[in-house]
Formats: sequence, C-alpha cells, structure tokens
Amino acid sequence: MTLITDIRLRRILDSRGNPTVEADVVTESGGFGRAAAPSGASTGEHEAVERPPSEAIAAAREHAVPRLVGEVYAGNQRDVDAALHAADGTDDFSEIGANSAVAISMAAAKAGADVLGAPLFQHLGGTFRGDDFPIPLGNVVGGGEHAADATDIQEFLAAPVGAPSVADAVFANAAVHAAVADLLEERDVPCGKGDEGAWAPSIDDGEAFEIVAEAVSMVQDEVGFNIGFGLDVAGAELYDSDSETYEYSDRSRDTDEQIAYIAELVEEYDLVYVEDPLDEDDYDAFADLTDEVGDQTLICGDDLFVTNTDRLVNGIDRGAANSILIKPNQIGTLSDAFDAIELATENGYDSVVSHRSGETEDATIAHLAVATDAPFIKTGAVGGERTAKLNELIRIADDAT
Ligand SMILES: C=C(OP(=O)(O)O)C(=O)O
Ligand SMILES: [Mg+2]
Repeated sequence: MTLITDIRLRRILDSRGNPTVEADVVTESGGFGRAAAPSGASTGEHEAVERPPSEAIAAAREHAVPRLVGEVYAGNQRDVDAALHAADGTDDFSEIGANSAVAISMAAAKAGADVLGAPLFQHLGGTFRGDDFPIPLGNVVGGGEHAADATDIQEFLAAPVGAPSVADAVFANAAVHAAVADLLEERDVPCGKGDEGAWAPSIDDGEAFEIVAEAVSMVQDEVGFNIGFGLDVAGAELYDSDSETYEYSDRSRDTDEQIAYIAELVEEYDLVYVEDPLDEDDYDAFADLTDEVGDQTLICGDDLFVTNTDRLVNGIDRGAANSILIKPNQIGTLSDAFDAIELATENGYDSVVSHRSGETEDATIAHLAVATDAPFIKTGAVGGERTAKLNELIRIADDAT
C-alpha cells in the first residue's frame, strides 16, 4: 500500500463529443491509475449529481485533492471513497460532482492494482475471482433518449445466455447487430446509429420486435447456443406524471395497461431481461409486475434504484424488481457500487453492471463485473467506447490484463 502523492484532473471528450472528467492518481511507489467518468442521457431523477466538468474539477481540486494527497493509501478503496464523501459533504456529490468523484475513485483503484501488480478485477474482488464471467447484454436497436425519431423503447438487447465463453458471447452480440442491419436493408429501412452504437431506425416498436427476434433466431442457429432477448424500456422517460400514463407514439397506457403490456411481451418474446419497465418512483407497479413475471425473467431497476442502497432496501422490502443495474457514476464511488451489489446478492437480486450512453475508453466496469461475480454486464455491442469494455472482458478471460 502506498500513499497517494498526486492527483491530476482534466477535461476529455466522451463518445457524444461532450467534455467529461478524467483523473490520474499517482502513488509514492510509482503506482499509476487513470479513469474517466461516463455520462447518462436518460438519467434517473435520484442519481448523484453530475456537475459541468470544469466546475466539478475546480471543486474537486479545492476540496478532495487535499484530503487524498499525502493522506490516503491508494489500495485502501474504502478510505479513498470516505475521503471523497467527506470532501463533498453532501449526500449526492453536488459539491465536487459525481463525475469528479467517480473518476478519482476508479483511478485510485487502478493505482492500487498497479502497486500490487495485480489485474484490477483481482485487486477489487480477490484472488478467487476471474473464472466466471458476466453475460454481456448487447444493445442492437435503440431509440428513446438515445436517438431521435426511432423506437419508443430505449434498448432492444441481445442476451447470449447460452454462450460457452465471454468471447463467444461478445461475437454473438456483434453478429446480431450485423444481422439487424441486413434485415433493415431488406426492408429498405435506412438508419444511423444511436448514442450506444445500436441501430436507430425510424420504425415502430412492433417492427423492431419482429426484426430483433428474427436476427436473434438467425444468429442462434448459426452459433448453436441460446441467445435471449431483452429490453430497457426506460419507463420513466415514457411516463407523463400529469396524466399518469405511459406515452407511446401510437397510444397511451395507464399503469395497469403498462404492466399487462410488459407481461405480454415477456410471454411473446420469451424476454430474459426487462429493465425499467415502469416509472422510477412506482415501486408498487414494479412489485405487481415482478409478482406476475418475476419467475420467468429479470425485472431490473435502473432509474428505480440508481445504484443506491437506500432505494434498493425499499425495493427489497416491497418486492419491487429482482435485479439492479449498477452504474458507479450514479452513486459516485466504487465502494458505494460494491455495497449495492453486496446488498443485492444477499437478497437474491442479480446485479447488472452497466455503461452509460456517454462513454469513454475506460474499461473499469469490465473489471467491476468480474470482481463482483455479476451475472450480467450491459455495455453495448459495437463502437470503440463499447468494445473497450468487451475486449477487456476477453482479455481478462485470457489472463492478459
Ligand atoms: C445506459 C442507459 O442510458 P443512460 O446512460 O443514458 O442513462 C440506461 O438507461 O440504462
Ligand atoms: Mg436504463
């Protein structure tokens, strides 16, 4: 363990072309870690606060850097993250910004791993980690807040649940992504890509279901293992709190109709994963849907839980959802993300470690997923900032990090 001797913070580009925070952490014995904050577009209302990067950097330089440099050992993640909380002094990182906090937290973890000469997943999860791998959920068609004039549902996901290895799973998702392009071309549907690299055609959700189901089935036949189908509905973005309805392009649904619609989709497409099917504050509706279909599929809370243990406790008490999305920047530190994963596991909830729609080449989440034995990781299917994580998973499996 060595003392942190320097922290440098800078603005770099994210995948949307927006500025984000990058942190370098240096230690007494020459350990080095670098990490960058991602950024959401369909953010949950209860997430930790992301500040404009230049303000977050200035505030972190003033409040956090003095509490860490010469004071805290890089390998002691709990102390690093406690110092970030103390420096911030709020309960939502609104002073130093969750973007500065998460960049420093992850960079310190990498510096700690560097000092030990261990891969990051092993530093975070211990020596017995690295044999089991998360199943990557690959976004192949998308709309919502991630693309204009595309589907209402935010993400249609390939889920290669039967893949014999993480590399097979990663290539299967890329093949589904390519098959979707072929099917769109056959139908003369022109399209570009959304923020996460998924195809963003101007089609309705019904046509997207047809195309993705066909693409999944074609690739499944080719590869010879089971590929499931999943969704991120991003229900909070569809929900209108004045009318208390979910607003789709072609119709509205009240909460009971929304629950019935999602339950039908689970049946019809044999969905293995459904994220945020309902509004982020409607624990009761989540509980009703989980009651109905929770034994057939994962009902995952993203905006519902925002990687926050208080919100997860509420969900556990009420039987809302059976899995949680883990986004370290939603809560601000790796320790907080770990706490959420541990609480979830103790209560039979699956954890799905996730990227954000605005990303960088940072691959920390691949290590986090392996370190915590998370059953799933959601990190897109193609595109450099997405393949940074997928290729890192392949390297971890190959013992090459
Ligand atoms: C990755 C997601 O999008 P964003 O980062 O925009 O919240 C999501 O909603 O799961
Ligand atoms: Mg989501």
